[in-house]
Amino acid sequence: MLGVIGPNGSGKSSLLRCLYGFICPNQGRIQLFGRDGQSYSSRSLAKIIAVVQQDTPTELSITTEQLVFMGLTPHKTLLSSTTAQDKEFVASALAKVELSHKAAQEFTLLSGGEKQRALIARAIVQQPKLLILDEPTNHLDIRYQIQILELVRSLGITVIASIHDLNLASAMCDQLLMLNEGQLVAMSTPENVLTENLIDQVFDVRCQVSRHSQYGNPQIQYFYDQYQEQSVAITKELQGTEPETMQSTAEAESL
Ligand SMILES: Nc1ncnc2c1ncn2[C@@H]1O[C@H](COP(=O)(O)OP(=O)(O)OP(=O)(O)O)[C@@H](O)[C@H]1O
Repeated sequence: MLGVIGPNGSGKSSLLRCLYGFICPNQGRIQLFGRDGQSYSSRSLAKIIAVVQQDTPTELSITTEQLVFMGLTPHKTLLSSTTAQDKEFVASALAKVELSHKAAQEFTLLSGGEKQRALIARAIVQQPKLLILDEPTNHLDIRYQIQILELVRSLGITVIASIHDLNLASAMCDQLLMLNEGQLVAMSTPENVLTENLIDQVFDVRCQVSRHSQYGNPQIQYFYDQYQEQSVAITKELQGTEPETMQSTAEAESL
């Protein structure tokens, strides 16, 4: 499981879109399972890659179960009928994401987190060799963030996911790829990538990295007062006062 991390606009989604063939890179090339990515037809690509995107299409007027059935499409021909095994497979995927009770409900009426889980069930049904997830934990409460990432880890396939929560990325990923302004900054284990220096340099946030008490992976504690001086300076400027005259946090708070 590879986590793609980096600040807003650093190129995480663009990189993932190149991987699943939605856009073509201006430079370099994408190699998938030993073959040039562009040599795959859309159908053969759909058999090996499943994608859960950041923005869910909401115009579909289908039930949750029908949406999950769509995961079988790349494996079917026009004349194929739905088998009992297909139905079992879809039911099992819905159960894995705890949405069995919503099978008959219209997909558009699901909550944001439920939609995300339904899309992950569809990806499971697709039986890909590579699962690409663009911010899969968006909309999910903390329980489902952990559950969904543990679920995709347990599938035994390659997973590439962009993740904003660095502690979650640290806990769930074998490797992390850190981007900044479209450039690769580091690609290694969470221990090597999630250092105080790199987080400061790339995210411009001061933090302390320790070890998780249960698993020993890097655990990040952020320092929250780091932007206070900056906002005080801006406020002072707006008031026509020199920022250097600022004396204390108490003064800042009084503003
Ligand atoms: N098709 C496009 N044409 C031109 N610029 C684009 C295109 N798609 C994305 N960009 C730009 O490329 C940069 C990287 O965007 P991208 O969506 O990959 O970032 P990201 O790391 O996924 O950001 P976020 O964390 O905010 O989702 C952004 O500045 C964006 O405006």
